[in-house]
Amino acid sequence: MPLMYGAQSEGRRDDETMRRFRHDRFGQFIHWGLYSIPAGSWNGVTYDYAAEFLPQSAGIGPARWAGLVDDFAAPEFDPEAWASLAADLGARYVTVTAKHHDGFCLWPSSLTDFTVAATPRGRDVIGELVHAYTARGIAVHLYYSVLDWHHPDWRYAISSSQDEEAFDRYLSYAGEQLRELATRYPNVRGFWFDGTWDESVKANGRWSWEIECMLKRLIPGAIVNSRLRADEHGARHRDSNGALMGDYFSGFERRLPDPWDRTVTAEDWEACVTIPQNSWGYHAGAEVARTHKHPLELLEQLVQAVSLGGNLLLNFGPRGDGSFAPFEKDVVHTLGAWLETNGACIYGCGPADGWDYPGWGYYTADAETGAVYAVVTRIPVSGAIALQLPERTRVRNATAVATGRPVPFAVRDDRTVRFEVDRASVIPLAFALEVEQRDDTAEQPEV
Ligand SMILES: C[C@@H]1N[C@@H](c2cn(-c3ccccc3)nn2)[C@H](O)[C@@H]1O
Repeated sequence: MPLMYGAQSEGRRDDETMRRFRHDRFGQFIHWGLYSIPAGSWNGVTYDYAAEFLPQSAGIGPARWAGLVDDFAAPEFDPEAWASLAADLGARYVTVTAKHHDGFCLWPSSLTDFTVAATPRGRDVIGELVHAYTARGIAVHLYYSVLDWHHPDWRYAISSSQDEEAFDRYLSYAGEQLRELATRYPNVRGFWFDGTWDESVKANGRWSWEIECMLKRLIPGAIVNSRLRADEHGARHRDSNGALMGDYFSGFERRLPDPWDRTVTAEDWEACVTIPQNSWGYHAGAEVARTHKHPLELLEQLVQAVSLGGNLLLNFGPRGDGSFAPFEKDVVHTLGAWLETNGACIYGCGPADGWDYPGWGYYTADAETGAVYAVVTRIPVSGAIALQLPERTRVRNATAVATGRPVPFAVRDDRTVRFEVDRASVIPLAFALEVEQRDDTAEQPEV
């Protein structure tokens, strides 16, 4: 069907900025704001829901919530230390909450007083972070919530002409804030939109189309996630013709596609995940209750995402003072150390065509060289794994990615080889496979 405000382009973007985003594969999400101060508790009551939802969980009105501005002193906020942590993690880009659902702006926006400018130290958090990350060669994407609990003209739905006039004012405000962000921070690489599921936003597909156009006009090559977009019929992420809007699919939140679901390899996509079960902002309870995921669970999610042609955006929620909790530093050290020696099977990689999900781990392939990697994340008690080969494929040799040492394997039949793996390993084992195509015509038996 003809659309005015559907997908702005067909197929994958193949420009340098998008190729870099695809090559990066691994990003760090940062959720930091006023919600990081109460960290899930209010007036002595702890709410088990996501810490950044505390205003809703505890019924705190915008005026009382705004009282936290005076407490946002962030004595431990050190942008260079944050950038070093991202580098240590092995993240190639960072997505930072410029404005979350509570409407508080981590940059001194001229459009509202509800910003860091009103805090005791008045630091331009976004500006300092963009500088620090960029100086470390880490690309920056800015998270912006269209949903805004603080702004008086926000509406969940439009049920009167007054609602429509108010929400139009809100969309103008949000549009000017986004213009301001793209103008103040022109070297950010992308924008990550959230809070766009309500009827009011879905009814304004043209606005979302105009925002995408504006951002890409102000920052040529800017990358925008599909979650911003609706078309004129209210279809989100993919327009009414099924074409992906924005530059990559961003519907995987706290979930990944099934490991065998090769359909997702048709598009660029990114999954965002948390370390605790369900809090994006720092939740003091998560630190105590040990409900957060083991670092190696998160590493497996990264390998799984890459095996299916996606990126993983792993969330960290700094504490209200600007420091990181020990359980998050553990994740940094575990994933960073593994990527230091095994990153070849992640960065610049994607799906290995013809290599089906094996169960014991994932196959990835270098998008440029075609080199195939077998990453064992579930080491079998037998100490042996079988690789089912694509048709007419032979493994010439195999090396351990971490050490470069050759790895012995046995050819079981013309479609299967068998590897011995170190049953004592407590981290995933990555193997680089040198494969070649077999010319079976000469060997084809008469039937
Ligand atoms: C990226 C993540 N998206 C935000 C979010 C998630 N949700 C939500 C709300 C109801 C059900 C499921 C998810 N609402 N807002 C989270 O606060 C975080 O920013």
